[in-house]
Amino acid sequence: MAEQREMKEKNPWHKAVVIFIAVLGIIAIVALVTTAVLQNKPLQQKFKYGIVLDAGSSHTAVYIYEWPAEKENDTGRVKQKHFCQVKGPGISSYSLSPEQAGHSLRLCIQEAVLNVPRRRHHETPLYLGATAGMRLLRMENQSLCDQVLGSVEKVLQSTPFDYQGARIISGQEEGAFGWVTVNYLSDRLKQGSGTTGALDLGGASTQITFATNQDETGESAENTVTFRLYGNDYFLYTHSFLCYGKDQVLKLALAQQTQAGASTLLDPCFNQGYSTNLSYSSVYSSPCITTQKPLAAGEGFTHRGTGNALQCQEVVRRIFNFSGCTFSHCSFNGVYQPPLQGQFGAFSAYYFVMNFLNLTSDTLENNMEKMARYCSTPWTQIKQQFPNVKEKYLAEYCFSGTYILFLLTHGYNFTSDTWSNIKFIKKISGSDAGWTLGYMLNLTNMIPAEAPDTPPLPHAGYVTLLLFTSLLLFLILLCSLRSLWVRCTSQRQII
Ligand SMILES: Nc1ccn([C@@H]2O[C@H](COP(=O)(O)OP(=O)(O)OP(=O)(O)O)[C@@H](O)[C@H]2O)c(=O)n1
Repeated sequence: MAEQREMKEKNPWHKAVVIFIAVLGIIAIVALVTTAVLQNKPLQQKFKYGIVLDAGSSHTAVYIYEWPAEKENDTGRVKQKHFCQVKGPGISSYSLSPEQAGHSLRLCIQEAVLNVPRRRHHETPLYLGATAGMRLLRMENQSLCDQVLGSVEKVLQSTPFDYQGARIISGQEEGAFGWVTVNYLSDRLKQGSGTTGALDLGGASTQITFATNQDETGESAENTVTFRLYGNDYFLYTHSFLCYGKDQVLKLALAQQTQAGASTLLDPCFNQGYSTNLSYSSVYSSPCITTQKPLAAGEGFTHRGTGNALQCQEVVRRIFNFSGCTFSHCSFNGVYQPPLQGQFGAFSAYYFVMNFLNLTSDTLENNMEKMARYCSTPWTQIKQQFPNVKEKYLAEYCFSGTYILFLLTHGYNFTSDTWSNIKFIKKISGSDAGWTLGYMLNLTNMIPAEAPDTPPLPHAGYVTLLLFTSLLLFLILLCSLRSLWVRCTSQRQII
C-alpha cells in the first residue's frame, strides 16, 4: 500500500486522466439519454376533437371526444372530453313545431364551442345520428320527419365546426357501433379474441350485439355485421327491436291491458297507491301500437297500481311472442339469435334501472326477490324513500325492472348460470358506453383494418435499454482504464 501511494505521488498525471475520462463518460451518457428522450417525445401534446349528437327518442345528448393528434390509430386513445344533455324531449317530439327541434340544441352547441379550442373549430367533425324516436316518426309521417331533420341541420350548419350531416341511423348501426365503443374503450380490439357483447336499452328500441362464429351468422343476413379491425375479422350478430325500448314497451303493456276500453286500469306493474289519469290517445297514437283504440273507450282512463311482481311478469310475458321461429334458434318475435357467447356490457337504461334497483351485482334469483319487494312497496313509502328521484322514473321502475329481467332471461336466454356474464355499466375509462363513439371512430377511419406498424420497443423500454447499455459501456471503460493503470504502475515499480 505504501508503495502504491508512493507511486501515485510519483506519477500525479494518472489521477487527472482518470477523472477527466470519468467526467467525459458521464457527460456522454447524459447527452445520449437526453437526446433519446427529446427525440421520442413530442414537444407539446396537441389534441384533435370530434362531436357527435345522439338524437334519441327521449332526449338528445352531445358528446365531445378528444385524442392526441399524432396517435389517432392507437386503440383506446379517444376519450370523452365533455357531455351536454339537451334540455327538453328528443327531437322526434317536435314534429308539430319542427323549428323548435333545432332551437333546442343551441345551448349545448354553445357549450361545445367553448369546450373545443378555437383554432380547432374548423377541423372538428360534427355528426348527428338520430335513433328509434325518429325511426318511428319516419314510419308515421315522412314529411314531418324531414322537417325535423331539416331544422336541426340548419342549426348545425351554422356552427363553426366541420358539419358532416344529420341522419337517422339504422338499428343495425346502433347495435354494431355500441359494440365497437365497448370493445374499443376496454382495449379488446387489438387482441382479436374475447370481445364483449353489447346490450343497449333506449326509450324506443333495444339492441343486442355479440361476436359469433362465421357459420352462425349465415342464417340471417339482416342480423349480420362484419368488421375488419386492426387485422382481425369480426362476425357480429346484431338485432335492434324497435318498440322494445323502455318507454314504447310500456305503451305496448298499457295497450295490451286496456283492450276492453275500461275507465280504470288496475296495473300490477305499478306500486299500490299510485294513481294517475292517462288519455287513450297517449297510448294508442304510437306507431308501435298496431291495435286501434278500443271502441268502448272514453277520452282517458285512471291508471292505478296494485304492485304485484308475479302478475307483472305475466303482463310483460304477453308483449313477447315466442312462437313462429323459422330459424335454428330465436330470441322472440321470430327473430334469429345464435347461442349467446362471452361476456356482455349492458348500458343506457339497463344501467339506470338496474343501478337504481340495486340489481347490478347480485344473482338472478336474488334480483327476482328484490324486484318483488320493490313492486309490493306502497307508493307513498317509495316517494318518501326517494324524494330526489324524478316521479316518472320512480313510478316506472317496477315495470322497467320486471321487463329487463324478463327480456334478458326469456327474451335473450340468459340463465342463472350465465347471468354473471352481464356487467351493468355506464362508463368505461371515463367515456359513456353507447353507439356514438363507435360511429365517430368509423366515420373518421380511426380504426384501421390492418394493425399499424409499431416500433419494436415502447418509448420507455427504449430509453431504459439505452441507459443500461451506456452504463455498462462506461463501467467496462473504467475497469479497463484501472487495469491499464495498475499494469503501468507495477512496470514503473520494477524499473
Ligand atoms: N336516470 C334515468 C335516465 C333515463 N332513464 C330512462 O332511460 C331511457 C333513455 O335511455 P337512452 O339510451 O337515453 O334512450 P334514447 O336514446 O332516448 O332512446 P332510443 O335510443 O331508443 O332512441 C328513457 O326511457 C328514460 O326514461 C331512466 O330510467 N333513468
